[in-house]
Amino acid sequence: MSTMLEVSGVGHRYGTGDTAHVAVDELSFTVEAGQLACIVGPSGCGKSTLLRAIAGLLPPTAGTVSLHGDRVTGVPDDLAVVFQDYSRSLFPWLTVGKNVEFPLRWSKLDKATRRDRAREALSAVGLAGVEGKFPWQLSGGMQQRVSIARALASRPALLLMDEPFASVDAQTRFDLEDLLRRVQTEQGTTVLLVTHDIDESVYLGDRVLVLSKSPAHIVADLPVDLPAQRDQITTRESPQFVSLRGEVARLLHGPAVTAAADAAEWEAAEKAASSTVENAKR
Ligand SMILES: Nc1ncnc2c1ncn2[C@@H]1O[C@H](COP(=O)(O)OP(=O)(O)OP(=O)(O)O)[C@@H](O)[C@H]1O
Repeated sequence: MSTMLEVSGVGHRYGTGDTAHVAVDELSFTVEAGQLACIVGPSGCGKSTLLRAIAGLLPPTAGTVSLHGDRVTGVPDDLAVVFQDYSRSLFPWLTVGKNVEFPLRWSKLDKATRRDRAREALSAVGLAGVEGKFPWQLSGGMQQRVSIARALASRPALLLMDEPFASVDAQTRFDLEDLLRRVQTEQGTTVLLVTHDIDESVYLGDRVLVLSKSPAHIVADLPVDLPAQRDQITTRESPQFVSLRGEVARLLHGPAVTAAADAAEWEAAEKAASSTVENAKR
């Protein structure tokens, strides 16, 4: 495997002087080509800041980012980003087909190839035949699929996803998680996905990077030793999944958690897990 992404000593401080706020501590990690790595961390710890620095949207105040060995100094051509808010990332005045083709306008591909690429990408996310519709004629889950198709159409070296399934209902979220794992495996795409959802990070990831509270630093880098073929019911019920989820939860909540708080938290986590499995069964 070759290294696709190298994050080296990246830190970010907003502002200067007394009012400066350190959002991200100096952190380093790599993502190998074809890997799906998840970043999980508490709210406000600096996940989006880190993703923006990796995407070249924000110059970090410390460290460097390299994509396939090239230093990132602006948004790389072969990088795609999927954000949480699909309703603001699709153009309502363009058809679904034109939305997906949009980023390809800057490629050297001719018109017919661009149209074929868009059709292929839509078919990969289960939306064959909706090219002529407008985004507002589709459900929220379908719109997020269009955003994923648009990101995949350019065959990015790296796909960054910032809480991509946080704005859809539970059942759609499971469908989109499965869709992402299937398409990522089929196309060998390298993915770095940020979430605050512990279960999602374990279910989706080949690996989970756990971040601390703000300013973010890496608390743990855990390999996910679950079978590649995952299932919303049996995987989430498996002992490996439950054990990994517990490990990530303990890392996120830190050693200061008291035994009583731990017990209460476990009870809540168990309730959440069983409702998750119930949702998946529906
Ligand atoms: N443009 C900005 N100027 C000043 N501070 C900012 C700016 N953007 C973010 N911050 C601060 O930096 C910290 C990290 O923010 P960031 O959005 O990266 O966290 P996050 O982990 O993605 O949060 P969430 O999980 O709630 O989306 C927060 O304290 C936030 O208030």
